[in-house]
Amino acid sequence: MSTGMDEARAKLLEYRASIDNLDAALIHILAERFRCTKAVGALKAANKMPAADPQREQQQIARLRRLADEAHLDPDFAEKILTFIAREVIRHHEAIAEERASAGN
Ligand SMILES: C=C(O[C@@H]1C=C(C(=O)O)C=C[C@H]1O)C(=O)O
Repeated sequence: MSTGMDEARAKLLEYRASIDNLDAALIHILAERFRCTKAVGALKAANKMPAADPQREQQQIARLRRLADEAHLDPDFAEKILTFIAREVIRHHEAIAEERASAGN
């Protein structure tokens, strides 16, 4: 009688183990991306380049929407994620530029 429920619980635990592994991978991927974008921020600040590059973002959005579609992921969701991350990156870039400016560089 409870076998069905036991099997469902076992399956749920199995899925959750995969979800936990995937969440860990996402965190590591994001950490690497931010490590890279912080280096971009330092390069831009040192060369007085603007923090944001809307044209580049439009190209990334078009590419990611295409990839999302092929992967059966909602393209609107992919665009929202990229835009959310890029806003945070630009905030970092502005902070790096301000730090540099206030240090007199
Ligand atoms: C990282 C950059 O800076 C900003 C952040 C971007 C991103 O997070 O991918 C893309 C374009 C810029 O608005 C860049 O110019 O490449």
